[in-house]
Amino acid sequence: MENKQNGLYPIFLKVKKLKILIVGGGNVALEKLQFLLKSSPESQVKVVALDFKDEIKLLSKDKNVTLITKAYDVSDIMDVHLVIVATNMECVNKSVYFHCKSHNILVNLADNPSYCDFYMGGIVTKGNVKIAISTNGKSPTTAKRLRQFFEEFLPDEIDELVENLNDYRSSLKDSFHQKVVHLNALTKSLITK
Ligand SMILES: C[C@@]1(CC(=O)O)C2=NC(=C\c3[nH]c(c(CCC(=O)O)c3CC(=O)O)Cc3[nH]c(c(CC(=O)O)c3CCC(=O)O)/C=C3\N/C(=C\2)[C@@H](CCC(=O)O)[C@]3(C)CC(=O)O)/[C@H]1CCC(=O)O
Ligand SMILES: NC(=O)c1ccc[n+]([C@@H]2O[C@H](COP(=O)([O-])OP(=O)(O)OC[C@H]3O[C@@H](n4cnc5c(N)ncnc54)[C@H](O)[C@@H]3O)[C@@H](O)[C@H]2O)c1
Repeated sequence: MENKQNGLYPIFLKVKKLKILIVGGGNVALEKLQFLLKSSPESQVKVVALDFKDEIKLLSKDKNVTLITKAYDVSDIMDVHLVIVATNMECVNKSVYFHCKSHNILVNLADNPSYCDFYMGGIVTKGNVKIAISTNGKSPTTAKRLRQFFEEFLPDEIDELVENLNDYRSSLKDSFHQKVVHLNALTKSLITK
């Protein structure tokens, strides 16, 4: 029987240290850029397109976003780690995909799940805490609704808890094993009803 569980493995990228390329400057590129910057305002992004929506031009003003007005060619992927593709030309999108594959660069064709090495997720951030949500590409709308649900219902105090536990963790002089026992005992009530 086919395993219906979501088998994707989430990782939390330090996008301040990585270079991301977005190909395309229209509606879809804007949505991907907006959500990327909402979660990770210090992302380093290069956007290559023939033209750009005004909102993308605005975002490039105070963020680490560089706009390059040109048709995509393979040289654009040479200095980047991750690529998001969102032009309205399917043949361009697919050639970016195959260039990335041949250079071992992770690539996402925003409107084409079978041409994605990774998906963008719904993301909730409360201070140091971040939750990423995926529906395995099945329902982006559900990912959005779950994001909104957790944004509203996850208390802001969760960050205070994390900060306090971090201070306490640093103050413990016990062995590693004793620290684990201490911290688990202290936080047990968080998951018991
Ligand atoms: C989560 C989020 C993050 C982000 O964008 O950064 C995200 N899509 C969001 C919204 C959204 N996108 C679409 C709608 C319209 C309603 C609908 O179609 O459901 C809405 C909802 C709305 O706008 O209300 C259209 C759409 N999206 C994809 C397809 C193609 C297809 O499914 O075949 C089509 C149809 C195009 C067509 O009709 O042709 C594909 C993908 N979209 C993903 C992510 C990846 C899977 C994530 C997962 O595993 O769940 C994946 C696979 C690839 C990728 O893009 O990475 C962001 C919410 C952020 C937030 O609010 O927090
Ligand atoms: N807008 C949506 O919400 C939506 C929903 C579902 C699917 N789609 C599909 O996603 C794709 C993109 O949609 P959109 O609304 O963002 O399109 P758009 O027309 O707003 O933008 C297309 C962008 O691609 C760029 N582009 C075209 N050829 C290029 C090239 N050779 N090199 C670099 N950039 C190039 C253009 O300059 C433009 O910035 C389309 O195929 C569309 O059918 C869009």
